[in-house]
Amino acid sequence: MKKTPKTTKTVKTAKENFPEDARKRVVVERVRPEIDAGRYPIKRTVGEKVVVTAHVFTDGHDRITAHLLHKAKKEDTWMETAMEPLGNDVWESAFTPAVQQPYEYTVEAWIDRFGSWRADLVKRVDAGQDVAGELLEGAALVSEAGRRASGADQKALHAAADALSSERPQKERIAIALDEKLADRVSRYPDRSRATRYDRILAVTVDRIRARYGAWYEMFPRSAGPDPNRSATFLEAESRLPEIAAMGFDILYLPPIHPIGKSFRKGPNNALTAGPNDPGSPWAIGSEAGGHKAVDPNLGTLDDFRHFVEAADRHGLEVALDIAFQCSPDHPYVKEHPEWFRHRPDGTIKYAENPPKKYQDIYPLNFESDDWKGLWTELKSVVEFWIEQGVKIFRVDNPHTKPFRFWEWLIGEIQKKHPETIFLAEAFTRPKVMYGLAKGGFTQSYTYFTWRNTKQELTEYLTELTQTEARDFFRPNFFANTPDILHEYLQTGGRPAFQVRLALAATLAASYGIYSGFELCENRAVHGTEEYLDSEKYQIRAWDWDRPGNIKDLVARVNRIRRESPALHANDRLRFYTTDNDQLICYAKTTEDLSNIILVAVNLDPHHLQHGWVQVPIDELGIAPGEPYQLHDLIGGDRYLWHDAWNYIRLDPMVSPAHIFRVRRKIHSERDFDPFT
Ligand SMILES: O=P(O)(O)O[C@H]1O[C@H](CO)[C@@H](O[C@H]2O[C@H](CO)[C@@H](O)[C@H](O)[C@H]2O)[C@H](O)[C@H]1O
Repeated sequence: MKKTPKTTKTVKTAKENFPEDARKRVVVERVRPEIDAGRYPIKRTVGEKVVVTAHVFTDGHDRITAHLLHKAKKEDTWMETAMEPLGNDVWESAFTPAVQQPYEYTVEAWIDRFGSWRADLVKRVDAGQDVAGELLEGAALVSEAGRRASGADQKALHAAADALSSERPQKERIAIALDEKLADRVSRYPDRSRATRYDRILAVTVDRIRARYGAWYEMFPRSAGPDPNRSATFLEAESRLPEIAAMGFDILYLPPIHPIGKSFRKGPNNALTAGPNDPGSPWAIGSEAGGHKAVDPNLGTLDDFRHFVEAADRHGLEVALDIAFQCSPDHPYVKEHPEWFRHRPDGTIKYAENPPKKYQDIYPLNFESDDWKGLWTELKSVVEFWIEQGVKIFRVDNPHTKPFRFWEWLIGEIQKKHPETIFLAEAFTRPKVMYGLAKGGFTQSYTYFTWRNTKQELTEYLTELTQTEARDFFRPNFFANTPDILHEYLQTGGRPAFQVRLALAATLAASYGIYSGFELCENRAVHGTEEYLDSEKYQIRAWDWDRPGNIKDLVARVNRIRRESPALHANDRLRFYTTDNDQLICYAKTTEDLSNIILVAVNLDPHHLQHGWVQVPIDELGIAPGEPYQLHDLIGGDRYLWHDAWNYIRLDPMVSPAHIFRVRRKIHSERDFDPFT
């Protein structure tokens, strides 16, 4: 007879270096979106979904339950949603921030012991095996869940556990074990004592909707009057508001409105000397009349500015101001805070530059000065000052020539108190630097759009912006022109070139803008440059806003299409379609539920008619092969009935170089096609 040992040997473990989470068998990794290992928040607007994926797996064949956890940062309790397996151990779920405040999310997963047991039971039952032992195991699991439950659930779980371990016929007990209601009840009381929580809590900046979508119009208020020999005032500029509003813009952006320095003032066309009546560049901020918190007396008073902001608001326009942290030599800071500037050995201050551009009329600030805290605090107070005047949107000049840390601090501090504030980064520089600014807090960013003109350039660039991780932190704002950039395409392409670039900017990006004069197709440049001839940057202009050849009606129409088309209010569902002609670009944007489908086709050649075939991936749009669908051109009004994937397009730039189609599905036969509805 075998001897049974009286005692079991205890293995000495005290000196072993065991991991703390040794019995957490589930691995949670690659939670996305995640920016730089969670160093920076992703960006969303109120009501915009955050779709989260994670790689979640365990050893063996046990089933897993994974939950997405999210909450407003200031709350203590996580909200949970079950993640769904997409296959290949990738899991997904989503949440939608409802309030404009910072949110957080992470993922937690654990072994689904009851689910694993149940799946195994099904296999054994299907194979006709005896499952008496399994039913006892199941009873134990259900009973454990009962101990974690309370109230009616507790009672029901204990009753089920008793039934599973009872003497009732196995068939009956199997039916109880596999009852969906039991599975559902048990799943509400899982054993999470060994759950694995992703090792990072990830952050979401939640902005107001205007941060995602809006049409910008830039204008120099001093050129809003009838006389090129004197500055227009804010009061006169108010007369422009109805027309700008009628064109359908949402945001009215003004270059700096502060007193302009006299020293080293620039003259027309960037001349290094100015005549006595030349107004100077608005970016040369500061004179004896004041600095960044003052209004240029030629434009009026602070009260006049506030009046302008209120008048704009009545027209549905939100005023955005320029923040340019630099000083004319006449700025009060230069005398009052010489320590905020970097002095050369001879005592002079070197002027600012953004190579290869030279800005001989301004001094840069020294963000590393010994009194950097004083300087940073003062600059923050500049933003706060204009917020007090009713401004909530700032276009920030040349942010890439100031430290990243400064912007992260400034934007963070301002948005803590004023979460509605929007900062647009005007940085035209290296991609990583532009992305770095966006990660650090800039709400939106200028882009390379003005220099992307061919089908390949546009497709590659937009794919990068909308299909890579950049889409989670970099919100592009497609300005079609700026006072610094009149691209050769616009200089030489005539009116169709303006129509093309308008259609592209306004439909490719949810936020886009034009600088005034675009609607007039103003295309005269300083020879061999992208600078406007007689630029408003250096002189006052008086414009004929009704001049022949203008495209104001088209601008208004396109902005109306944007407003009425939810598909154009976001960028992430942009898809390019194949065309057999490189001068024809075609793409679509859709809402998630496909209730709004906008298909855009543009002839990129402003000089010649182009035609060709476009392939519409009808399956992605929920259209069956052969099923007719209607294309309603929201620009020209025409309607077409297409039946299949490949379709013919013909665009004459002299008529209209672009179609912006609304696609209507579920037209069951040609008889249903009413070209007039
Ligand atoms: O450097 P960027 O290309 O980003 O241009 C922005 O900043 C410039 C400096 O503020 C600004 O330049 C204009 O103002 C300067 C200062 O008065 C002046 O010397 C430049 O000639 C004039 O173009 C530019 O307009 C702005 O968009």
